[in-house]
Order: sequence, then C-alpha cells, then structure tokens
Amino acid sequence: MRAEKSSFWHIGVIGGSGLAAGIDLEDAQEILVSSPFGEPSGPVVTGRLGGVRFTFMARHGAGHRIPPGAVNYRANIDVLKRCGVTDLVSLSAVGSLREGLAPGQFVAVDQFIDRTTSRENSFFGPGLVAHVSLADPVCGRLSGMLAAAARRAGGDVHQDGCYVAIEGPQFSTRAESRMYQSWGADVIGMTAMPEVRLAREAELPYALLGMVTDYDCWREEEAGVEVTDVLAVLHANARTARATVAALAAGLPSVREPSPIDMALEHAFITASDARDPAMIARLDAVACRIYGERD
Ligand SMILES: CSC[C@H]1O[C@H](OP(=O)(O)O)[C@H](O)[C@@H]1O
Ligand SMILES: Nc1ncnc2[nH]cnc12
Repeated sequence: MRAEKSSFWHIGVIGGSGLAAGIDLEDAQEILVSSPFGEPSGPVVTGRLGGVRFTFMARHGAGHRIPPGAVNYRANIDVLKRCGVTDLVSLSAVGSLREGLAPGQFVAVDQFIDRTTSRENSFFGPGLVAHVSLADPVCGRLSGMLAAAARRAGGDVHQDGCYVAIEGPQFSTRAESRMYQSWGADVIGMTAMPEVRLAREAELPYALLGMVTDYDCWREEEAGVEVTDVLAVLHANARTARATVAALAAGLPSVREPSPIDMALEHAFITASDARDPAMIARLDAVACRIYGERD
C-alpha cells in the first residue's frame, strides 16, 4: 500500500439510487475487497476512462438491497481508500427544497446539515480520538470540475447547494420539509452523512453531484414523494450522469496536484502516542495509510 498519494488521479465513484448498474469503464474488473470495518455494499468495479483510473461502488448494493440507514459507510470508504482512490465523487438522488431547483436538474452540493440519528460516523473512537475539520466539507477543486463536467454532458447545474441528510427511510413530513427550508437547506437526501465525514477522515477529497428527482413535500398543492416518480426522473437522467463521469475523466489535468485534504489527519489526533490502542491503529492501515500504513 502507498503511504503517500501519487500524482495520478484515481477517482472513486459512489453511485446512488438508480445508478447501481455503474459507469462504463474500459478493462473493467469486479473485485470484492474486504474491510476491517465489516461488509461493504458490494464489490467494486475498477477500470479506466480516458486514461484515468476509476473505481465504482453501488451505495445500495446490487439490486438496491441496502436502505440508507444500513449502508456500511465506513466499510465503503475504507474499501475505496484501500483500492488507491485519491478523490471521491458521489452521484446522489435528492429532493428539492427550492422552487428554482427543478426535477431533472443537478446541484453541486457544498454544505450539509446532518439529521441522521443512528449511523457509525467516525473511523476513530475510544483508544484513538481524532477531530478533523469539516467547515468546508467538499473539495472545491473536485466539485468545480464535476459541475463543469456535468454541464459539458448537457446537465443544467446549480452551484453551492446545502444538503440536509435525514435518517429515513421514510420521506419527511410537510412540517419537517418546511423547517429544513427555513434552515437554509436547498436539497434533501438520506445518504451524504456520514459519507462526507468519513471521506474527510480518510483524507479523501469529496464532491457530491445531486440529481434532483422531486420537490419533496413542502408544496401544499402536491402529493408527497413517491419512489416511482423518483426513479422515473433518475432513469431519464442516468445517461447524463454517466456522460458526466466521462466528461470528468476527459477534463482532469494530467497531473494531480496535492490537496490540503490529503493531509486532513495531520493535526487531528489528540490521544497521546503511547496511549493509542494498537487494535484501533491496526484497522486504520488504509484510512490513515499516510500515518499508519505499511511503507513500500
Ligand atoms: C429512491 S429515493 C430515496 C433514496 O435515494 C437517495 O439515495 P442516494 O443518495 O443513494 O441516491 C436518498 O438519499 C435515499 O436513500
Ligand atoms: N425528497 C427526498 N427526501 C429524501 N431523500 C430523497 N432522495 C430523493 N428525493 C428525496
């Protein structure tokens, strides 16, 4: 395992609802990678796109078997890091909390409000305490390139969206939906948290492109969200989502300059070196490979 990231891009893509079929990769290989954090959502598919390595994982597993609250986000991020991913892109279905964000459009998300209640949200804990900064949870460089790629692929893309992550699996009540609007959230979903937190702990720059599928339930005159409507919009936009990934590959600079997020753990540990739990350290061989991984 590499201790430092190389100057080559290796883009991880986590495909959400409607994207379990994956992305089109050359020389694609399916690999089941195990993780000390338990079962990931499934195997990854790794291959190349325009000379760039991509590794894809279906967030809800093949056939969408795993609900948002049961996704093993830690194992998924650990596995992607273990594969050598340098940067991580999430393609997610989101509901809109704004009139101006219509179904079929895309939103580059840059902020989050976490309303999830029962998920493992850190790789660290008793025996090894770490606090990373999450003030700017998304990588501006990656998010900018992803949004530009989505536009080149024909998508209508809004910038600077705030995503409220709910526990689900039920959709919100109308009162909740209006409350989230009043908090300044623009879109709503069930999966970005704790994925964003864990990507940062794993020193992986992260960007999320939301595909707006519905208006949630804040519009009095409209019925609540139905999965069939969500899926209809997703299927109509799946081609653009795939074309976005291809456009991202085509638009990446040939050399990956380092990101400050590559060093997110640098000042995060607070547990004294001699008080750190060796068992905790052992399972961080991928997540914190820069610090605790085997060196070549
Ligand atoms: C099928 S609608 C609800 C479902 O869709 C979103 O998932 P993902 O972010 O993986 O695309 C949403 O967060 C819910 O999990
Ligand atoms: N309205 C909504 N609420 C939560 N998650 C969603 N995913 C897509 N639409 C959603």
